[in-house]
Amino acid sequence: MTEFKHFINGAYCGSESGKTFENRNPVDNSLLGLVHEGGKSEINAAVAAAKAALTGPWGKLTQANRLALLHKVADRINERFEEFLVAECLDTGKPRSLASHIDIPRGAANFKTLSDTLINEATESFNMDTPDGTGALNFGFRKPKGVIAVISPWNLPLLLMTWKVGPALACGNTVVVKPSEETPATTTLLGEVMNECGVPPGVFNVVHGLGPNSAGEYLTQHPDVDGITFTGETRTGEAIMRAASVGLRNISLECGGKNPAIVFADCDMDKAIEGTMRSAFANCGQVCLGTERVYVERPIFDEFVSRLTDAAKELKLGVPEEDGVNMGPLVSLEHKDKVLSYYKLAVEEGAKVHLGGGVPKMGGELDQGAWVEPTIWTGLSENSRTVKEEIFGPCCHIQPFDTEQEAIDMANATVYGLAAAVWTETTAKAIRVSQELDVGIAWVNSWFLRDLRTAFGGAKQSGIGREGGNHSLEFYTELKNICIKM
Ligand SMILES: NC(=O)c1ccc[n+]([C@@H]2O[C@H](COP(=O)([O-])OP(=O)(O)OC[C@H]3O[C@@H](n4cnc5c(N)ncnc54)[C@H](O)[C@@H]3O)[C@@H](O)[C@H]2O)c1
Ligand SMILES: O=C/C=C/C=C(\O)C(=O)O
Repeated sequence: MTEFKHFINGAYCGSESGKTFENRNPVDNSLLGLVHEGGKSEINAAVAAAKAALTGPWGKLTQANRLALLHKVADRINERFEEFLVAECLDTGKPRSLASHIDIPRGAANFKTLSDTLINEATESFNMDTPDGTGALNFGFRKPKGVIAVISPWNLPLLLMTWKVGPALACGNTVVVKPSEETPATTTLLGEVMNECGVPPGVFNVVHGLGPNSAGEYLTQHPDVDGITFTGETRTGEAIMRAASVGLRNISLECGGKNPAIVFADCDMDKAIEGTMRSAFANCGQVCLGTERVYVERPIFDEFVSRLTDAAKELKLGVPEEDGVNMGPLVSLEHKDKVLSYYKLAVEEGAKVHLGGGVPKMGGELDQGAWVEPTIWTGLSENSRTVKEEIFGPCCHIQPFDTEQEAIDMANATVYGLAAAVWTETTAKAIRVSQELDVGIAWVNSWFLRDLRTAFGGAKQSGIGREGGNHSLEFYTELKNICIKM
């Protein structure tokens, strides 16, 4: 039986308590292995190792050598690409075609992305007058923040974990990662890569476990954790914010969304359909940036609904390794129940179902898996729960609009504010509308097009803070001012 162990101070270990939980393959609910559940003693050991490593060989590395080491980690992930790919697909059920283009390459790239920024970033400097006329010089100096807790979700496990670990380490911090209980595999494998590359023990630590009353909560409450970076649900973000308030630790929160797409009549319809197909259905709809609300200008509403429905009918559901498959199962049976409860609710709330709404017949063992149908609705009120709440499944509701302002108002009428997509061939309108939307990221005529130097994060209840490029530097370093009297 495969065991997923903690990685603490450069070595794999089980839990003192002997407690484990199951890791299952969502394709057919078969058992993949047992995950060790970390408790206080594992969290204490990991945080102590991370703290000690700050002043060990890691802390003494020059910036150039540190960045070179992280480039080596990226290269090693690419050398072991197939192992990471298989592990990610087993944990999540996502198609190989998707994970091989997004999850694993980005997992590697995240260890390189901050290098150029760090080398080229200037710190501020101010000359000042003093009463005695000699003057003084102020200059900024950045130090690593210290021990960073990284709490990551299950939808893009390697990508979202390394998106934080790469920049945290690039800035000279050490990390303790608590990956999602649903997807322990690739984070565990990364420990081997760290050792192979000669990253000193204690720099990268992993403790598995659950959230409340388990490793997640113990990690965020640990007083020697200097900063917490989190991706996951908004309610979990609130719990983490409460934990971080004790001792005033810094937080970076990337949380949920109910992202709109606005499709204007002057869009390039082929592009809008292709983009919305990806934004609504990629990764079985389990992308925080994904579109669950589509607003379409009335003259093209019927055509858009019918073309999106036809395109979604062509989605090929299947196991990760099957050729041509572009949709897998949801991550777990528990999540399947949640998504299906919204499929039922949508009908109760009066939706017209254009496609899906249920469970597909996959056949054989696969019928034990977490499969749901891609689903398209129209006809719901903007106040319905289906339109208001994050579902995180392969589904969207399409609503017509008549004026630009009406579309903006409906798009903004949500507690969330992560991302939006605007589809129009009129540049001025694209700029105007993107500026009006209360979101952290607005894409025009595209979706999930990522330049890793740009700000990434959410407005309103979708998060606090920004990461990416200089913004990661802000979060993962402590900027101090040094004032020198002449
Ligand atoms: N904004 C973004 O960048 C982004 C990206 C991906 C996913 N998400 C969001 O993540 C959610 C899906 O992921 P999920 O279900 O894994 O999220 P989740 O909040 O349930 O879990 C995320 C992580 O937090 C841990 N956790 C749970 N309770 C905790 C607690 N009290 N203290 C400490 N840790 C705790 C979990 O064990 C897991 O590792 C969706 O809401 C999605 O929108 C956001
Ligand atoms: O599911 C959410 C996707 C988030 C993507 C990123 O954090 C990224 O591209 O860096």
